[in-house]
Amino acid sequence: MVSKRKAPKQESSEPEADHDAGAAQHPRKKERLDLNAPHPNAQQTEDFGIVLREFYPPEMSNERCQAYNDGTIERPIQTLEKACHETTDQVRDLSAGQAVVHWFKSDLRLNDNRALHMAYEIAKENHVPLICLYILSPEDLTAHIASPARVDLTLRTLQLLQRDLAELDIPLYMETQEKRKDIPGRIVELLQQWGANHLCANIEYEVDELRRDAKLVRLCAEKNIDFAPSHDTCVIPPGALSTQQGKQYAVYTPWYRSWLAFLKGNPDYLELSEKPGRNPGDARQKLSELFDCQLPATPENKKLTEQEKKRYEELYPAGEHEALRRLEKFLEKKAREYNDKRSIVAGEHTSVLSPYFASGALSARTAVVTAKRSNKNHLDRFDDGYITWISEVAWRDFYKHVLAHWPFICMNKCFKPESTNIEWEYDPDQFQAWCEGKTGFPIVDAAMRQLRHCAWMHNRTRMVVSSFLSKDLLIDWRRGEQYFMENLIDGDFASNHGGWGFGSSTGVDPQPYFRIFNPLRQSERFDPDGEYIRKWVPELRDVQGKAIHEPYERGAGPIAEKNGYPRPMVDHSACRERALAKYKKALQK
Ligand SMILES: Cc1cc2nc3c(=O)[nH]c(=O)nc-3n(C[C@H](O)[C@H](O)[C@H](O)COP(=O)(O)OP(=O)(O)OC[C@H]3O[C@@H](n4cnc5c(N)ncnc54)[C@H](O)[C@@H]3O)c2cc1C
Repeated sequence: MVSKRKAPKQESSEPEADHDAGAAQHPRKKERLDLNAPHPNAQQTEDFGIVLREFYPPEMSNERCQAYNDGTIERPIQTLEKACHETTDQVRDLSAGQAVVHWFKSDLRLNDNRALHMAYEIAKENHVPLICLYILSPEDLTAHIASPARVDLTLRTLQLLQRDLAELDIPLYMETQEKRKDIPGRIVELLQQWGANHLCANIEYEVDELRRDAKLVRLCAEKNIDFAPSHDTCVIPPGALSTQQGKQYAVYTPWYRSWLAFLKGNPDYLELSEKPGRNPGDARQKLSELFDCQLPATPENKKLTEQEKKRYEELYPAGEHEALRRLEKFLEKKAREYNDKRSIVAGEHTSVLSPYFASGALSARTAVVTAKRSNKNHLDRFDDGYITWISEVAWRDFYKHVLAHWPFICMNKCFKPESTNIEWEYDPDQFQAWCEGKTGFPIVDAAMRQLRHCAWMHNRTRMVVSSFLSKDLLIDWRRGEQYFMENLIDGDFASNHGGWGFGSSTGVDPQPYFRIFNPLRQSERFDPDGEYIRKWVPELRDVQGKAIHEPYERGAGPIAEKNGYPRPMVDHSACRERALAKYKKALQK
């Protein structure tokens, strides 16, 4: 639950002026002109489709990012904490009411779900039924560029969740709210309709979501409804770990050491919440109409073709049963070798659990606890494979901590705002070639085609293609970040931004800008036999041996040409020099 004692001291400073529906129309205060002036390149980012002006204001200035760092502007997580703190005493003489409600967001599971567990406990204690709620907002999905594959997985997961809940006589009520700004009001309306005085939900750390929940906390308090959002998605909640100077870590390794130490001292953070039990006997009768609820329709702009739908159903069967099955299988069969093989891109040496973390079918706690158990109960020693895997799951926590502390990264800025001064190229043809996997760099093309086919890509190649776009092509990395969200089934804002920040050297703990991935070396190292390339680039299937890594240079040009495989679109060495010069110029200003 959000601590009611941690409210920030500073005053709110137009929290909505950055990144919220309709914020673009907000009147600007005169004395804040500096902070509110858009970034000088704002028009370019808008023209290149990076800033979605239908939903958000122009790209903010670097000074405004600095104001977040200085604490002059309230962070959205503080806005939520403040709302909780200031409404603590407002909710009085609370009776149990006729039901308790759990609002599902991206936590679509029964097992180890903190808020769901709390809702069930309150309901049980008061002998009233638990009602579960899900609201789909097409506007939210558009604004957050959720991929059709991810929306499809969410809907398939909801269907199974509804079935599992019904077995416990718990209804899952689902509806569509076109406009996301209507969600808090609609939830309160439903709570009143159902006579519920308690609402439980887990926190999502993205900016719009934190501000929405802060509004809901206040709205609930006005109606004498208790709503205390819970921390659930991270093993350790954002804000709980800080450096000796009391600051947020921006480097992973010391953060991870502190993460491990915290868990050693606070083992309760690894306690799994039980899934809810059965609703009281008369719940089915009393709430009969809620049990017949239809799955929300897929929004028009998120529909898959029949072929894609079938493919994703086969690749990623939905729901928590599948997630737990995959987890067990991975830990039993592959985790031991994870350390040695995780970067090999051919075959499947990683867990491919990211779609399940993203939809909330699997909790990070469950993953860590189960891996720890497989590792004979150690978090930090015994078998390298398990330890490395746990440390990868921890990256997910790390990036969410970063997001909560530096919320402007959710607003098309990067951790190092000065990097937005780099003179990026905005070349639509080159960008298109990258998207289609027609760059002439086999490893890049294989990866981009894997993404198109599977809505997923191996971590190593995510690094390769993000580096290629931002450094070889010098295309604004935010367009690539967006393209990933538009296409990944595991699209997760914090991890995606973190990964792009790493590849483009603009984020926390990035690779230094002068370390530029050489696609050829990456290909030779992580796909030594070219198996991955042959799988995803059929034009090169007949190319023998090492020529697969650069067919035109190694004597396989005729085959490549005959099959229509393009020549390399750029010269890597020249691009490298150009990137070094441009990065240096921008970062030394
Ligand atoms: C440019 C770029 C974009 C990315 N975008 C996303 C994204 O949108 N969603 C997403 O979940 N991951 C993203 N990642 C991180 C990582 O690539 C995927 O989590 C991983 O490939 C998923 O495969 P897996 O489940 O088999 O991972 P495993 O290797 O089995 O790891 C287990 C879990 O640990 C977490 N994890 C592993 N590596 C990372 C990492 N580098 N950062 C954060 N979490 C990690 C994931 O939850 C993953 O499922 C991105 C990485 C890069 C470089």
